[in-house]
Amino acid sequence: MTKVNVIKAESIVFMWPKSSSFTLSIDHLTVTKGEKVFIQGASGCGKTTLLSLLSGVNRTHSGQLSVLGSQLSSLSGGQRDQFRADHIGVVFQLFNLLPYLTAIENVVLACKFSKQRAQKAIAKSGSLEQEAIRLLAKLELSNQQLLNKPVGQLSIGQQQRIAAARALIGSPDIIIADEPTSSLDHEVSESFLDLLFTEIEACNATLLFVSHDTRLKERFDSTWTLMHDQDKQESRLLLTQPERSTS
Ligand SMILES: Nc1ncnc2c1ncn2[C@@H]1O[C@H](COP(=O)(O)OP(=O)(O)OP(=O)(O)O)[C@@H](O)[C@H]1O
Repeated sequence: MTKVNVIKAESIVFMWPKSSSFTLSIDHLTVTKGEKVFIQGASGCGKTTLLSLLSGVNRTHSGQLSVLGSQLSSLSGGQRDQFRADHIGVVFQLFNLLPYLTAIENVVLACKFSKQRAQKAIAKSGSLEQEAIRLLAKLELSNQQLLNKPVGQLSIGQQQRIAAARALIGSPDIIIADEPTSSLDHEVSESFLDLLFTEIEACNATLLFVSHDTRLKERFDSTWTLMHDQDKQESRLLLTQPERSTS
């Protein structure tokens, strides 16, 4: 069966405005629907910068970058924001939850900026709140008392799962997770991945996952390594795909 490309990049280059000390340069990359990609590289080599391009937060200086068939560089800032709200769920390293809101309130917030995601969530469970409750339960957060607390009073592991539910609500096509496990130990990270993968596979979403914990990478379909060349002050991408068992 032919695989559908979700992301396709050719000869893209990015530099921060007013900074000549860092260039991100990618010759060619493709990501197919449902693929799970592990992204690694030393601190400062450009992992977050790359995610910011793929999610349309920043715009490439040259080259072609197509995400879900849209050329991101031809969209305005506002159009890219809407594109991201509709199609991309993000789990940040520090989760970026609103600490005074409850888990359910935080999760449904992701649909506030996207009618498309709100409609998909309602079609699934009848209401945004019910879909948030369903996803939180899937991520093993179903204790009523806990769900009624402001999230600022919850543990890091609990906040991380709420952030994942917020990224997943409304079944976005792509989930981007930027070091979501950096404050957890390896075992807890593994069980978080189990939960995340189950939900991602259920909606055939594509996952881009940045982590320094290289023990996790065997579970992914492909690995991207960003390498920084100090002399040229340039980061480039090395792509690998682990051999898959044919059984
Ligand atoms: N807003 C910005 N303006 C200018 N330069 C920036 C900005 N954000 C990041 N940089 C620079 O871009 C380079 C890549 O940073 P980036 O955060 O993408 O790296 P990273 O691989 O994600 O690092 P880490 O693993 O430490 O999170 C660094 O040299 C950084 O200083």
